[in-house]
Amino acid sequence: MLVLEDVTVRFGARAAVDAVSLEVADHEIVCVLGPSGSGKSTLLRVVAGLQPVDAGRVLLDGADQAGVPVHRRGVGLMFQDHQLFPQRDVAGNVAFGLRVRGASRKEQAARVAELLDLVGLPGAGGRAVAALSGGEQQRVALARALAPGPRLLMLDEPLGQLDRGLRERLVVELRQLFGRLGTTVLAVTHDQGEAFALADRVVVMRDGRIAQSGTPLQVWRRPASEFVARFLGFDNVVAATVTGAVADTVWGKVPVSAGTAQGAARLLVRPAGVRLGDPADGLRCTVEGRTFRGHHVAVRLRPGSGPALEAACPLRDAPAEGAVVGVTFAADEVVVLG
Ligand SMILES: Nc1ncnc2c1ncn2[C@@H]1O[C@H](COP(=O)(O)OP(=O)(O)OP(=O)(O)O)[C@@H](O)[C@H]1O
Repeated sequence: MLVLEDVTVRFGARAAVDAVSLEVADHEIVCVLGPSGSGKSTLLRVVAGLQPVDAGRVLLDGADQAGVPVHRRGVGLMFQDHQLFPQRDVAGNVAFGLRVRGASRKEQAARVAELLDLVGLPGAGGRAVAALSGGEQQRVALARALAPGPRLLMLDEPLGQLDRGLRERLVVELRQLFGRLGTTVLAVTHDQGEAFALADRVVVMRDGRIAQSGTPLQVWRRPASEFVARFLGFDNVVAATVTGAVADTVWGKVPVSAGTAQGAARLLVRPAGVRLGDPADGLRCTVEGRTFRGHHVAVRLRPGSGPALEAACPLRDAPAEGAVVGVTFAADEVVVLG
């Protein structure tokens, strides 16, 4: 469906997008994730035709899009500040793309009703957009983007301005809706929770390049680099020397899975693999703090030497602040980073 071949966009001397190659298959939901300034929005603007490229090609269904203007690309856009037309009612907003394409009034009305049903706002066509809640406005913006039946829907921080609870609900609804409609989606977000909940595949960007691409599970289980690991919020990273199935670190010996590359490496221990026990066993640590995270407690540990560690503990087992514990590591939660 969408193919980017070695796309580069420069602003002055700096490449905002640096030789990026990416494919999005029909019906696939791809989320581009990365810190501020990593080039996500620029990438989206390139696909939309809002940003010329300095090198490389963009193909949609095999056709090179060089010189094809935005309105002829057949892509739907929903941007962060969703810019609804305040002077039009909900129906007027949703019908916008249909009107531009010259659909009859009857066609427009039928399609608007269908779309409002789809996004969970049945019968809202006559309402003023200013009178809608943030979540409702977001749904109207989505209905507007979907109305002309775009072959590719592009979302830029689609839920960026909503509060967390609403975002978590909407993201599940969006995924179900796209699945039902078979919509192909390229979305951009800096919120990893949103990306992981929405996407079939996540693409992590860093400084205009792709740092990792894979299913949410692959990226979560096996971050490709220290950058990706830290971006995902994993901070238990340490230098190591691997010999056989053991890594020597400043935290002591950490088991690694058989077949791990030997020699110097950076090691990630996911918090679930940091086991707390009797202070006599393993690495002696003091509990520095605890943060409740719903179904578990993130326990911050200070070892005698080396960086702090985080452990994920069930609520009832979490040790008190100031307690001294012995830490051991579970090999299946240890990742050798590239
Ligand atoms: N029109 C422009 N002129 C000059 N520099 C630009 C322009 N647009 C983007 N940039 C620069 O290109 C880089 C990538 O920007 P981009 O907006 O694509 O990043 P982003 O990952 O979407 O960031 P954010 O999450 O903050 O929106 C940044 O360094 C930005 O300052």
